[in-house]
Amino acid sequence: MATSDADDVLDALAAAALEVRAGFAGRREKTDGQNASGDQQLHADLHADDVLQNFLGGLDAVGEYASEEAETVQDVGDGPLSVSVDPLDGSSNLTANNPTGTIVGVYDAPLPAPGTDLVAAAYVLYGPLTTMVVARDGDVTRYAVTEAGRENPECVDLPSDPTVYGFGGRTPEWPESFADYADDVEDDLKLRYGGAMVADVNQVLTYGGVFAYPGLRERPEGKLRAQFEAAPMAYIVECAGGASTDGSHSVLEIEPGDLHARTPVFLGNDELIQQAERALA
Ligand SMILES: O=P(O)(O)OC[C@H]1O[C@](O)(COP(=O)(O)O)[C@@H](O)[C@@H]1O
Ligand SMILES: [Mg+2]
Ligand SMILES: [Mg+2]
Repeated sequence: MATSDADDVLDALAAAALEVRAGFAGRREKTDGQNASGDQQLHADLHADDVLQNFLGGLDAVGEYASEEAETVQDVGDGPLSVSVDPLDGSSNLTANNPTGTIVGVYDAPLPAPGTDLVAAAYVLYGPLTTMVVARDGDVTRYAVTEAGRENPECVDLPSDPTVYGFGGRTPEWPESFADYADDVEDDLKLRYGGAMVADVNQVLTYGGVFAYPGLRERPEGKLRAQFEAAPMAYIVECAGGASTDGSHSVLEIEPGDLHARTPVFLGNDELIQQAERALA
């Protein structure tokens, strides 16, 4: 594969991000529709999906486009790459005007595929600024997204001294093993949880720490989707010097038999991920 193919996807993502962001106004209401995960879609989810399919699916390098908002993988051409897209991550945050994101995985294999087939992954954070974090060739870079594209590159290395944690799921739904782990983590770290994976993992990459959405008592598979959320974000955290687990293995090793399969997710500093694996064993 020519190295420029994945770069084309990343450049197109930066261009798409501006349109996605511009589309939030007037699209914060719910539609009557649900996606394959049973989530009620906002107009902004559907708009973001359309924009991203146009920008990414239209590239010569891309053969498959798979979205959290669509049931099946779309065949979009003969290119060698497949892209997985969570068009708007944490979209319910739009109601309160809190941060949301976009998550993209770039694979050199047909989907569904494990994270070991990723050749690049990126997320866009629609915060006070629009930023984009890209994992490519073992390095992670943060950019400002502007009309000129990806600007002001900064190297992202997970800080070695962890500071923050963010755990999803209601505490009464946490299994005892996870609740015990959370108690230990709370002794040392500061809570930072906003309900959008992109924004919550971005805090971990900025300050060091751990993000988790565990398996729950009534839903052992947790909430987050392996293909669209867990694997690309794990790839980024691992490339930044951190670690990931689903409780026993790196999230990158998960084989999502079903495109919309869910998995427990733990991402962050290696010692906190190892501590999670010991607690859940
Ligand atoms: O509301 P909860 O249970 O804390 O869930 C938050 C999680 O759900 C998500 O919002 C799911 O993402 P989507 O908006 O793409 O469905 C994650 O971003 C976040 O980590
Ligand atoms: Mg999401
Ligand atoms: Mg989404």
